[in-house]
Parts: sequence; structure tokens; C-alpha cells
Amino acid sequence: MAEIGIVIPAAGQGKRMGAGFNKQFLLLRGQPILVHTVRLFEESSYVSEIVIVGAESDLLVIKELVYHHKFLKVVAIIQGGAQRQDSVRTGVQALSSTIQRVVVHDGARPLLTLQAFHRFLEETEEFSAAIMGIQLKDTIKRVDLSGKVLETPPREGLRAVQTPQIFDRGILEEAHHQAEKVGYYGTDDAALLEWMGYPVQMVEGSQENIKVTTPDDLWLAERILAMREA
Ligand SMILES: Nc1ccn([C@@H]2O[C@H](COP(=O)(O)OP(=O)(O)OP(=O)(O)O)[C@@H](O)[C@H]2O)c(=O)n1
Ligand SMILES: C[C@](O)(CO)[C@H](O)COP(=O)(O)O
Repeated sequence: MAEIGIVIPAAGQGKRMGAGFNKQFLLLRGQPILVHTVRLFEESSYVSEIVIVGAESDLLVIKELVYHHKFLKVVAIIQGGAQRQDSVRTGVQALSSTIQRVVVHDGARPLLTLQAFHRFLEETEEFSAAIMGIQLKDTIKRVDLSGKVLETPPREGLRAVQTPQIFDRGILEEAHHQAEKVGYYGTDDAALLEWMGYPVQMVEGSQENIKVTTPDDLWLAERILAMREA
């Protein structure tokens, strides 16, 4: 398997969490969310390098955490941008030039397991771009701004998308570069490749791989981790 470089965007403000500070530092089983996320990749034998992208005001704390936990694969801790996409673009640039396969994983998804990550790597090895997603449990409706229902898209063809997302570095950098040039923003990195016309493969994700976004997610994440420890 090719050498893998990990980019962890962790430069958000966590507004929906409402903690008043970056949610990556909230504790789960006594450890900051970001520590859980980084540890997973530190422990993976497939991973050579990790880049963490943080907000300017958080960089020192992140450096201390990396030092304290002896995360030796972390090669750079750099300042992020205004949007997640800006943070990822900057993060990819900080990987060594030898890294040609890049995984992007939200700092706010601390529940990915080594087993799920390795299965993802194996299932996506042949694809230049691939992502994880899960089937939807609810019916989805498209609505207008007033709330009027416009349509009910068939659920079979829909997935709720997660990270990790894996890419050949060349096309990821090209997509980010072109998107930046014209000011195109997507809510994940795969959207930029789709926009460029590159194929993106979907593989099955994990129901437990939630993004800790709101206080109820923190509650759920704590319970999932407690269950795993039991
Ligand atoms: N400018 C930004 C915005 C987000 N992120 C990161 O992208 C991931 C997914 O974003 P999200 O869960 O939306 O985090 P926040 O942007 O912090 O949340 P909110 O939108 O509630 O402020 C997070 O790990 C977040 O830190 C980032 O690196 N740079
Ligand atoms: C990348 C992502 O986690 C896939 O679901 C999601 O799009 C990030 O969105 P956010 O609004 O930046 O949390």
C-alpha cells in the first residue's frame, strides 16, 4: 500500500457546540476530542505523516498536546483558513513531497476505529478518490426557503457522507487549486473532485463514526466510547 499522509482539519470554531471555545478540546473519557482523532492515525501502520490544521489561537495548545502524547507522526501543525476547505488546502501543502496518497479526516470525528480505517484503506486502494458514507434511516425531503416541500428523492440513491476521504494527491491539489481560483466551495473535499468531473467512489461507512457537532453528539460519543471500554 502507498505511503499515506493524513490531514486533520481542526480549525473550526465549534459554533454549533456552543462551548465558547474550539470543541476539539472538549473531553471524551477524559481526553480532548482531537487527541482521540490523532491517536487513531498515530497507531496505524499505514500512516507515515500527520498534519494538523488549527486556528491561530489554538496552535500552541495543539503543539503541547502532540508533545505530551508523543505523537511522533505529526510533521506539521499549521494555521487553518476561514472555511474547512481553506484549512484542508493549506494542510495538504504541508505534507512531504514523497506522500502521494492523502486521507482527510475531520478532527471532530474521534470515533473512527482502526479496524474501520484499515477496511476503508483496503476497499479504496484501487480508486483515485473514495469516501465513506452510510445509508439514511429517515426519508429526505427537499424544501424551499419557506419550508414548502418540493420533492422526496428516492432514499436508495442517497448517502450521509463521512470522513475519512482518500485521494491521489495530484488530483486533490488540482481540485483545491481550481476551486480556490474561482471561489467554489463544497462542504467536503470530494465535492471539489466531482465539480472537476473526477470519479469518486463511495464505500460503506460506520454508524458510530459521528461528527461531534452539537452537545447531543458529545453525549452520544461519550457513551459509545464507554461501551467500547466495557
Ligand atoms: N475553518 C475551518 C472550519 C472547520 N474546520 C474543521 O472541519 C471539521 C468539520 O467542521 P465542523 O464540524 O463544522 O466544525 P466547526 O466548523 O468547528 O463547527 P461549527 O460549524 O459548528 O462552527 C472540524 O474538525 C473543524 O475543526 C477547519 O479545519 N477549518
Ligand atoms: C466533511 C464532512 O464531515 C462530511 O460529512 C462535512 O461535510 C463537514 O461539514 P461541516 O459543516 O464543515 O461540519
